[in-house]
Amino acid sequence: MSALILFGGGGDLALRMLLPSLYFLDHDGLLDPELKIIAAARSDETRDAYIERVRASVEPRAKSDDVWSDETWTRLAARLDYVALDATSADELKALKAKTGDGSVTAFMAVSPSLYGRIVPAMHAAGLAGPDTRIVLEKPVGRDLESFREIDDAVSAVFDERQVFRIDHYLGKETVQNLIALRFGNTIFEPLWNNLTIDHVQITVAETVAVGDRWPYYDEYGALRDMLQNHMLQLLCLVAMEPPSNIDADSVRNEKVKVLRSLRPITVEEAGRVTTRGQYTDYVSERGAPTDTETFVAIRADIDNWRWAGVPFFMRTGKCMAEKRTEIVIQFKPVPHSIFGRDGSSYRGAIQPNRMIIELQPDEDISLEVMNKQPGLDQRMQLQPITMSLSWGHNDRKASPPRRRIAYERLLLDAMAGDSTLFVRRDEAEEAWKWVDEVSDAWDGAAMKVEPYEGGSWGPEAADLLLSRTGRRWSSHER
Ligand SMILES: NC(=O)C1=CN([C@@H]2O[C@H](COP(=O)(O)OP(=O)(O)OC[C@H]3O[C@@H](n4cnc5c(N)ncnc54)[C@H](OP(=O)(O)O)[C@@H]3O)[C@@H](O)[C@H]2O)C=CC1
Ligand SMILES: O=C1O[C@H](COP(=O)(O)O)[C@@H](O)[C@H](O)[C@H]1O
Repeated sequence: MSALILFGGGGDLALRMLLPSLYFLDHDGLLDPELKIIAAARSDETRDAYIERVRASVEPRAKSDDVWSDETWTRLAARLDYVALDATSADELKALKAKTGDGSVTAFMAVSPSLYGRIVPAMHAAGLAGPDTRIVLEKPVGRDLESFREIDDAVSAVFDERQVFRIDHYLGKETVQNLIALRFGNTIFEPLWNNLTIDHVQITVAETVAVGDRWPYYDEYGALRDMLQNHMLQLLCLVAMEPPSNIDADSVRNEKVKVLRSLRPITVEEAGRVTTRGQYTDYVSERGAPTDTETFVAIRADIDNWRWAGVPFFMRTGKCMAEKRTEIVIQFKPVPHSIFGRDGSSYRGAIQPNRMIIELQPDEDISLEVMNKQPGLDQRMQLQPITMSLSWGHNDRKASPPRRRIAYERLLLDAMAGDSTLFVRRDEAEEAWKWVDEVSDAWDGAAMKVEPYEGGSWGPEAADLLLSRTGRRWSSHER
């Protein structure tokens, strides 16, 4: 028998993401038939009452994906147990230990990270931290390098690095993994994947939602620490890393760390030119008092190595923006010489430089924009840009695309199997925090205040300037 412990099993993350993911995995026959799932939280709740709450969350989700089945639900429910305890108490954890059996144990921390440093020693004292135990940590682990190290030290005093699985749910997204397949499963892109052919890269994570009642957490973190330190730097690493020798965890993570170490520090002198902080105008009334927390951030990052010298990576993320859109745009350079006239514009349809768009949300797709000839007998050749989709599901156009999985499905499966390729290693997290701390210090040093932007826009004007002063513009402004 193996066991999955969900500390905080009655909370929002567990009910909204983890348990539906486990349902889908069970539905597809991907869970160990012997797996027991034990939710642990302080609320005094019976197993039956807990199972009812899980059902209320899982059923509508599964029905909306058209994969609800009584058989799967009965199987999942039989795996579920609930233990009311304070996870920081070793004595109380002993009761949990008795339920886990002798097989491997995966403990998912769906609780506040401020508790990690107290739960882990309690697990150790309760005999719940053997060599077959894995621990999954949710973000945010810390608020800066120092606080990250403080929490992580408490974890690594008990668990080896191979037992620690630091989640970045973006790494569980299908298209993010598809990016790895695209880059390293083909020969055709690699010769182009450098500063000879690529002009710049844009990474956008735009959300339409406001901060709302999450503000007590958000106000302490802001967009820089909530999104850029983790998800966006991970995306940047996957675009920029050198080919690893193998898909194993250390080979991939070694390459990502090298990218993070090559990020040029942002200085006080440069901060105003290469970064923008924004705040949507309703944030102050939502929060109830003025604050300098950024709900939008845009940064030009430069990677100081041979492959990327001179290729800026523009990243931006924000709440209350015009669209929900997560994408990576690889903007190629223009042709060196146009045979269609000096700039191609003497013919209808000027030549547009090629572009690869890796779209993560709202749709998942990887597409390539190329120029081709408009069909017809015009005496002068007419050019037009066309978009070729390189995505899954397109070989067989009649087949419906596979169900869009929750990112946690992949990550739960990998953590339970002990595969940490799609998890963040300690040195990666440290390097990311180091760079982000420098950005934050540069903001303080330059006294950079947030610039207001209207909800439903693409952020403050300064974010456009970040690109326009280099002769470029955000791809969203071209649609
Ligand atoms: N919600 C989300 O979408 C996301 C959440 N996260 C992260 O996941 C973690 C959990 O977030 P979320 O689910 O939203 O938080 P919630 O507050 O909804 O849930 C926290 C859970 O922890 C339990 N808990 C609190 N203290 C203890 C304790 N001492 N012993 C045992 N259980 C305890 C609570 O239950 P009780 O009070 O009964 O003990 C509750 O079940 C956080 O780290 C958060 O940052 C990350 C990404 C997204
Ligand atoms: O980690 C977080 O991510 C969400 C966005 O996730 P997505 O999968 O919907 O793109 C973000 O809203 C939240 O602020 C942040 O903590």
